[in-house]
Amino acid sequence: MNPVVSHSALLRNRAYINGEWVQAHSGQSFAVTNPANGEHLSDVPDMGAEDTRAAIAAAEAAWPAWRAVPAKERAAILRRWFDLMMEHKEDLARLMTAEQGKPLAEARGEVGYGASFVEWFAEEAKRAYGDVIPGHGRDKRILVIKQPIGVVAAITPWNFPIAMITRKVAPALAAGCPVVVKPAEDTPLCALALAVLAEKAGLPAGLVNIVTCSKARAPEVGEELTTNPVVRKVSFTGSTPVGKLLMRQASSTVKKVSLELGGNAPFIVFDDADLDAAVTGLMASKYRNTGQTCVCANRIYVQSSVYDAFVEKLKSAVGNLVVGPGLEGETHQGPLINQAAVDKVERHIADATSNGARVALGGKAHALGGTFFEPTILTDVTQDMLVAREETFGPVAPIFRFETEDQAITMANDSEFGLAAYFYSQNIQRIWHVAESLETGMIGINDGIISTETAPFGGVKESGLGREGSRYGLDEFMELKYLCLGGMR
Ligand SMILES: NC(=O)C1=CN([C@@H]2O[C@H](COP(=O)(O)OP(=O)(O)OC[C@H]3O[C@@H](n4cnc5c(N)ncnc54)[C@H](OP(=O)(O)O)[C@@H]3O)[C@@H](O)[C@H]2O)C=CC1
Ligand SMILES: O=C(O)CCCC(=O)O
Repeated sequence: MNPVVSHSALLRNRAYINGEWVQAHSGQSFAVTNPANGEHLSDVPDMGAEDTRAAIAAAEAAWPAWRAVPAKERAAILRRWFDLMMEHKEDLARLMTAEQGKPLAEARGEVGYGASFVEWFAEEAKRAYGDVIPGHGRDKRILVIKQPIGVVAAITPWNFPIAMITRKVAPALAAGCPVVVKPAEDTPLCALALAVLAEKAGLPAGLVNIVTCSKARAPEVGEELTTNPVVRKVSFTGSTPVGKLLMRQASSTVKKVSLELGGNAPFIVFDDADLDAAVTGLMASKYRNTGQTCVCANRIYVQSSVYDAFVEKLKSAVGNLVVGPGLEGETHQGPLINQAAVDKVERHIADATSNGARVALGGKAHALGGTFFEPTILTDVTQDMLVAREETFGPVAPIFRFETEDQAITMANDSEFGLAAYFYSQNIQRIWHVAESLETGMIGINDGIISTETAPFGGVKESGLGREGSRYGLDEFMELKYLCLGGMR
């Protein structure tokens, strides 16, 4: 194993419950491997319902003291956690590349991005302001206060093993809530490393608990997290089918739910766009994390008159991408997370080509073997193909053709998903009209990267519920309480 990873004090082989590093009750564990070469990184506990109940009980016990801590003191602990993440940026990034596969430069970027949520919510902790509302009678006064919701369950994916945790845990802690985190089977090591640093930052026991488990046990752990009456909030990032299942389960005790689910982002290039800027934006949006991002451009709509010119420019940019192990050299694109991901990409390409699309570049498994895949461009793609209906979650850019603005809007909105959209145009009237017409929670206008801790991240339609990051992100972990004061003079 890469020595910088194996010697890291952040590399753990125990889960973290109630401030202790523990095995599963069953004594079972599972292996975490590097998707770039299959090397073994660590074994971590394969926990089940009993361990999850222990984590929930620890969180419940820790809650009363934590909610009573003044926001300024909670903020100071979060700030120390942020500082430690930045201090250990390189170690965290190497661990992330080792277990997730993204190029080291992207992993470093994600550590900074993940830490930014901790910094942001350390600041926001002090601004959970209430409200004063004019009373509905002469003797009445109305106040609104915000209170922490209680024990939070956070279920997170493998594609952003740090940022998707801090985007939930930091606002929960800032609001005054304890959290039980269930990371993905593929990437538990970053979650455990975050717990090492949270402990070092002085976070009291029980406030952050990490329950690791294999895919086989995820339904059991998920069921406990979503049905245990002590849990008051479930925050999930992942696929739409699993999100729907968790929402159904959480309804049994009417928990508050935030869901950040699948996307199928349209990326529209109008004939008045700066084509070079559009190519740059698409490269960032499409091929980031080897296309494994819920806000990745998934359907690229290009107006007929600039279609051929755009495809040529894109081909030359994509042709320069270097594929390889993320820990080695100047890599732009790492492996896909696992074989199931490769199978999905291959199925989408086969469906498109058998229905008339053409492979303009790439199109097959990379010569490096394993789960490496060639950055791919498909042309002459139509709305009836799988690539138009489902999120590919891989390095495939399918390019559709459109004639008019109305047609582009209709095609873009023809999806049950509504997370992110992007479009390029230099006409201000068109910009307003298209931005107001697209049915998504976020829009990049002449920009391919929209993620930041300062803006509300989330979707509409079957892409989810609620918003993460920004000042709105704190509210997801708080309840409003209305106080009516009668008998006033
Ligand atoms: N919105 C987004 O950011 C993401 C979207 N996706 C989409 O989903 C597709 C499949 O990816 P996949 O990783 O399988 O996504 P999942 O939705 O299966 O995984 C996300 C998280 O949910 C967990 N999980 C899975 N089943 C359950 C369950 N029954 N109860 C509780 N937790 C559960 C997973 O655990 P475990 O990993 O152990 O199974 C993981 O921690 C991708 O191709 C992509 O289209 C995927 C990841 C992120
Ligand atoms: O794919 C995801 O769900 C993570 C989104 C990453 C981002 O914040 O840009």
